[in-house]
Amino acid sequence: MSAEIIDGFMIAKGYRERLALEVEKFVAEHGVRPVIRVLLVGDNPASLSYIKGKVKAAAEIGIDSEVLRYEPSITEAELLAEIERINQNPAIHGILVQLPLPKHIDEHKVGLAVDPMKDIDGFHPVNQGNSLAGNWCLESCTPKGVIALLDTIGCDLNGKKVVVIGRSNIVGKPVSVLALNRNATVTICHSRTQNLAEEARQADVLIVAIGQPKFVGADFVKPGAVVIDVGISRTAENKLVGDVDFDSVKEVAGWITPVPRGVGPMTIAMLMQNAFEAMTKQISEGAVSV
Ligand SMILES: Nc1nc(=O)c2c([nH]1)NC[C@@H]1CN(c3ccc(C(=O)N[C@@H](CCC(=O)O)C(=O)O)cc3)C=[N+]21
Repeated sequence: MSAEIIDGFMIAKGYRERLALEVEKFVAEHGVRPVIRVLLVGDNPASLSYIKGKVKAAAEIGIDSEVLRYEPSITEAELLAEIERINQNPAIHGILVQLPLPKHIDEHKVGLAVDPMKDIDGFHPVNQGNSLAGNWCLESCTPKGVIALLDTIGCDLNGKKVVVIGRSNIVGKPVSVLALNRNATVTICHSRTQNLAEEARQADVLIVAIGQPKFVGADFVKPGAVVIDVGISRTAENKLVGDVDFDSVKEVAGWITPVPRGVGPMTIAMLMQNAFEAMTKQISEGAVSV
């Protein structure tokens, strides 16, 4: 039996379409639409391509987005001053600083500078801490997208065994917290984990985010498990591949995400969702008048 393919592209499209309706309704009732700014330093081709996807999604949904571009020679202090200027502008609800940044700029400092209420990436320690505490926050987009995929296929995490492979601050750790907040029993595995395949085989839901092409084979997967592949790498032939060996794992898993058209499109859909949530929160807390 071959696994059901989780079509992240179509699911993300559904989220974007529903969000577009919500935005349209909000604009009709309140006369305000979400406004975001994407800060891009330099001209990394991968960053330019990702940003194109974000700007296109924003336009389709009715979110006002603009890319603010800076020379790679911009100093850290100048970039921090730009962020502060946008933090102070009540007409802008969301800020995203595209990563990676040039080496002379400290990404951690930049992340701390973004107003947590405008942090649509959900990277600020205030948002990550609130997520850990189970409070409302702007959640990191990729982890939020993973949970949204599971919701869409009707996978209830309550009491399930979730194994996460990878412990990065942008995916592994925050997705583990979201699964825990849904009452899953969560195991976080990483490069030092012993008997990794055996740990992974315990999972009802296996989430992989390590950035190593085709690392996870069929021997990592319990028959019928849900497998979510967050990795995206480019092969020598310029093809996108995930961390999961799709062809062999799909013969064992019950459900599986492909790469591309799996988690990637969900990240962008959730970023847009966060822009809307950031705006409504700022309005309800009186930070923005309507
Ligand atoms: N501040 C910040 N926030 C980010 O969210 C952020 C970032 N920096 N830096 C780079 C990474 C990467 N990322 C992706 C988003 C969508 C796809 C995506 O939609 N991928 C398509 C394929 C796209 C293609 O064909 O190239 C897919 O998987 O189907 C991939 C990767 C967001 N990132």
